[in-house]
Amino acid sequence: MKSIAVLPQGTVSHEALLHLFGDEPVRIVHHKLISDVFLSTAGGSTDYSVIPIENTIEGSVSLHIDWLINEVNLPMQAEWIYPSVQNLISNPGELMDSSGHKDYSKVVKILSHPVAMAQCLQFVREHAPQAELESVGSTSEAVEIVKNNPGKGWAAIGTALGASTHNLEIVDRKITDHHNNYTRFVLVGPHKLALPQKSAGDKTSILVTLPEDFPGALHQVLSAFAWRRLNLSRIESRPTKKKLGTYYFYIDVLEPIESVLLPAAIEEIKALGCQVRILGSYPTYTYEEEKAEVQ
Ligand SMILES: O=C(O)C(=O)C[C@]1(C(=O)O)C=C[C@@H](O)C=C1
Repeated sequence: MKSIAVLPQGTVSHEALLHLFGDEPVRIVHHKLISDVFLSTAGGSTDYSVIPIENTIEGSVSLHIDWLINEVNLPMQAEWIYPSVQNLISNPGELMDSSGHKDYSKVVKILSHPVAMAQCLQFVREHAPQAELESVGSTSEAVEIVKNNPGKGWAAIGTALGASTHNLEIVDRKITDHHNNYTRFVLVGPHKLALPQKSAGDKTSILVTLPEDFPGALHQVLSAFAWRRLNLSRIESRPTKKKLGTYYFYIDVLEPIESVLLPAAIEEIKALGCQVRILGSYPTYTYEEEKAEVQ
């Protein structure tokens, strides 16, 4: 049975993992912090880690991408998309007035994961602008802290699974500022993975470091893909963290590494003097609404 490291029970990551594996039994190992999720697989305690890397509203989850690039050497083995449905959660009855209506003026503090918080900022500004905002390691940790602090007017932004895990009340459902709110997850680990569902196609993620003082280098890198008609779905610069103003380019190509043209493009890019690291070549899975559980 595969063992998989993921953020705590009731997080979006946990829901996404359950969705990806469906009926296949897996051993789930929860960790409070994403760094421990990474380190669990890097240290050999688990086969794979579940890592959120991009969100519709917030864009790239920079911390996680930087961990993938700088802190571990774990190839990406699968990518899938899962909706981030966030809710306002409190201890039962705590945000109600004496006639049982919601009273947002009672909210003193709202806790959540910073990415989930950013997805609901308009809701917070509109309903509880007075609330202090506090970032924690996951949405589920936020729910747990609220549970352990009853009577203080604290609320969490988190999933329905998080609320039921900790027996708390959902005060407001689906509070993200845009309803089409999805997160892109990757499964990272040393071994290839075979999943029963049909993939939407393969992707290869590469990291390119440009040579210094080479005007037009990025243009030439992109040309190596363009004239071969290799489709890119993402290009993003991340700081190398070694010297101010120096960057890696993180590039997703919609082709498997075994395709005829991609290795040739990579060789051409290397010949320009760039360093190239393959972060993974893996199947991608789209989210099928009708197969998902209703939240
Ligand atoms: O805190 C959680 O519930 C997580 O799974 C983490 C995380 C993230 O790191 O981006 C995952 C997806 C959500 O959109 C918000 C937070």
